[in-house]
Amino acid sequence: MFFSRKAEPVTQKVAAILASYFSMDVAETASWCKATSTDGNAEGVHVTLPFCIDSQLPVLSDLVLAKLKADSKHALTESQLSFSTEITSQQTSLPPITNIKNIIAVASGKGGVGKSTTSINLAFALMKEGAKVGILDADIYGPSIPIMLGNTSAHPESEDNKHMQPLMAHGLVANSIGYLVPQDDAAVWRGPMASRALTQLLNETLWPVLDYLIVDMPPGTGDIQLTMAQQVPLTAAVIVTTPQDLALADAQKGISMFEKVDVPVLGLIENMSYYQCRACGTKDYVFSKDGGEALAERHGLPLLGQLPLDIHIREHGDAGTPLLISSPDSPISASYQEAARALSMQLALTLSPREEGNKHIKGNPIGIVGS
Ligand SMILES: Nc1ncnc2c1ncn2[C@@H]1O[C@H](COP(=O)(O)OP(=O)(O)OP(=O)(O)O)[C@@H](O)[C@H]1O
Repeated sequence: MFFSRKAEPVTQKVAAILASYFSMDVAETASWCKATSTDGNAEGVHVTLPFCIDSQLPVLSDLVLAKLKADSKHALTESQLSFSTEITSQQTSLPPITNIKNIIAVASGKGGVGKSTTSINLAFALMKEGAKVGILDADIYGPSIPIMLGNTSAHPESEDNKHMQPLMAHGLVANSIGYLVPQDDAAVWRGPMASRALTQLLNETLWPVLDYLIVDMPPGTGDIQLTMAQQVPLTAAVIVTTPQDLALADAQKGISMFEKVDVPVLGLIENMSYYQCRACGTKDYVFSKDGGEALAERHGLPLLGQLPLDIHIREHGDAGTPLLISSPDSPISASYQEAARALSMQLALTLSPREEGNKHIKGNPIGIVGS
């Protein structure tokens, strides 16, 4: 291969700065950095990141430029340094679904800990960080995604009576059993019917190209959840828990369930970690303190985020405009984005890329309903 003599050192310099910033080996960050040149002479550096951190790019760019400036031989101007994101499709044991790079299960051992609320806000947070995201409501017995997206009366359209166009709400692509059958019908389904419904939803939806499909799993760790986890080509799972012992014991079962089916757990998200008084700012640890952190530590997993018990999270979820949509610049939205960045990085940096690459990415189908 032919390298420009001038280009190599500056890309290496940028790779070294990135390696130190992300606490990684320079050999890994070097593959992200390419010299940009028009006539064979290096004119700048383009960095392709394998995870989505759009909100941090201005800070990262300033840091790289400042460090390069300190070394005048390698100084770059702002226009000579650019960033983009290319999410890779990671390995799964089951064959992938057309157009979906990574499927992430959001699960909880215990019901009512805020799994669906976390799923939807994480999905929007990943979008805000630059990823293409969809959500699949696998909570067959209690689908809440249509309520949280404010489109309970919507139905996916089908041109051939075999495949569905997913719904689109606030830019997020979605499908749910809640759009297809009345709640009371699904509530009496037995296990095999429920997991068949999930695989149908997954396989018969015309998903556009997605970096991440978030799957809001049904609560619990019983046979139904286990079968679902086995039937879906999950890339990884995230466990949502509240900090009290009861929920943690169930979260532990959730971790074991995914271990049993060889689905890597990316980390934990602790929901309702504390309540902060609006008048005096005091934090009350309503459901105990640091339980998520202790569980994460015990399993050698990262704690991807801690979200407070907050009235706005509930109100906006119930109103069909999740917090990330209604108050995108609030501190709680920033916490969801931090968790989304941690999740994206954890997925890109700890798992292996799919051996067959992106053969299953075929391109966007046309006309998503309700966009
Ligand atoms: N951090 C939070 N602060 C305030 N309310 C919250 C928070 N997280 C979730 N809630 C509320 O708690 C209720 C249960 O949340 P959600 O439906 O997300 O839980 P779940 O774990 O998915 O429940 P299920 O087990 O029934 O599927 C909802 O009313 C939601 O708005």
